[in-house]
Amino acid sequence: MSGEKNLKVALLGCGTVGAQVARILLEDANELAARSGAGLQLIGIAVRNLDAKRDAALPQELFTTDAPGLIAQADVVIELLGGMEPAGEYIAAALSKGASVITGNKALIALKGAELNALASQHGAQLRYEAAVAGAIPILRPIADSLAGDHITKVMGIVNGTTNFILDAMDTTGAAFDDVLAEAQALGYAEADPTADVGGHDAAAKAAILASLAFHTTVSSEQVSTQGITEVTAADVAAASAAGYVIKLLAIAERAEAGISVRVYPALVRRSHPLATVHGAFNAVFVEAENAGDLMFYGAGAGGNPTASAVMGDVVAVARQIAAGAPLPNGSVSQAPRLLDFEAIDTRYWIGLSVKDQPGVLAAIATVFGEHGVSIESMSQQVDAEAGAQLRILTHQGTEAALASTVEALTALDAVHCVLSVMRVEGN
Ligand SMILES: NC(=O)c1ccc[n+]([C@@H]2O[C@H](COP(=O)([O-])OP(=O)(O)OC[C@H]3O[C@@H](n4cnc5c(N)ncnc54)[C@H](O)[C@@H]3O)[C@@H](O)[C@H]2O)c1
Ligand SMILES: N[C@@H](CCO)C(=O)O
Ligand code: NA
Repeated sequence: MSGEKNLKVALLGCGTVGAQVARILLEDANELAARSGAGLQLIGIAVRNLDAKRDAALPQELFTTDAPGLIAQADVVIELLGGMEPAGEYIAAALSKGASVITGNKALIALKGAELNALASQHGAQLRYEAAVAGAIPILRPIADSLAGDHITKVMGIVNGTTNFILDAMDTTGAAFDDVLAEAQALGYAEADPTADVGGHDAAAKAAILASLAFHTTVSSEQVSTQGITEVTAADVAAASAAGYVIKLLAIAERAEAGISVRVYPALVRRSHPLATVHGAFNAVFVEAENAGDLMFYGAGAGGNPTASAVMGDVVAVARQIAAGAPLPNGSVSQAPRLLDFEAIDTRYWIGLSVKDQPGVLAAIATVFGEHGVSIESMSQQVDAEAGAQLRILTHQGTEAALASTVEALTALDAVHCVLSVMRVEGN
């Protein structure tokens, strides 16, 4: 490496992902230097507790509790602490002094990405976060670079492994949500507090990041219409399956004439759709672009090694640019987002109703749909001794506003006991 630049790398955090990043930086130092055109010298690892039990292969002298001190000496900072603060403050400090930053922190980027990207541009630094969306899957760089000459029209992803594991297990075993969640926790997929996963918030952060890059704008996680999977029942899953569909939690970013829509909800996907084949805790992102057509990216969305792979790809990309002294691209954010109101979003719906099993019921229900301008594609009825009569109605395309008023009117019907579920249908 004589004559080549030597970059000082600071690692913040030595948890699931950080420990693997440290291992790769040390084990593959020569190869990484050759690929980067610059040496990558790990100068320290910021941790909370110096005495915690760690991989013996990581030299003890690298550990420090002084994160700000480490950042002050670094050319490249890898933030793998998670959470909003102090991660945000540390990233801002690094960028402000011209150090480039790699992070896997989707929650932070989805809220503060615009601010931090601006700070990076202002100080000639780079900010990369491939690990933040769909773990190991290369998705942000394909969207930002490979498809930079195309127009992306829709991104639809299974970007949360925990919820895909739960929905997949419900689909294959017929089990109830609560039982599968307990299994996911026992297997270590779901957090002890799984709210961000099952509530859809983790997917919403990823949706915001995907939408921002796909549509050259800035969408924050607060602007994503979000619904999780806690209300999905075994009966919904079984009825969807009988109709040829599987239920998946989707993060969707879509561009229409009037604006863009970014949303997360459990949706029915036809079994023949590529996203229906994503099982267990795997992730996949389906991208539709005007010229490329349909693309799908698939792989491990989480885990120490897979996520470290995405982090290291960003580290090498950053190092190459620094080594080449190449001017840094200032990103492609150009427009403020024209976000559509949720009410204006157009999709197909699947509505489950518990109804009276008597003459005239179907006619009364069909009338309500007709009065609200929502066209029915198909309807199926199941009657059993315990649950009574249940109807599942699939509609043609309609707006959320029309759906909401239809559901309200259905609830008021004498023939309807209750609305069991309302879900969207996505994909062709
Ligand atoms: N684990 C995954 O599969 C995965 C996948 C994609 C992205 N990510 C993201 O990567 C980041 C790291 O995730 P992880 O799974 O490694 O988390 P983790 O909880 O295993 O590790 C974080 C580590 O940082 C330490 N830490 C927290 N605050 C600190 C502070 N102020 N100073 C020093 N140390 C501190 C914690 O003690 C812990 O050891 C998160 O932003 C996460 O969202 C993780
Ligand atoms: N909790 C996340 C981790 C990866 O971001 C998941 O289940 O996919
Ligand atoms: Na990724």
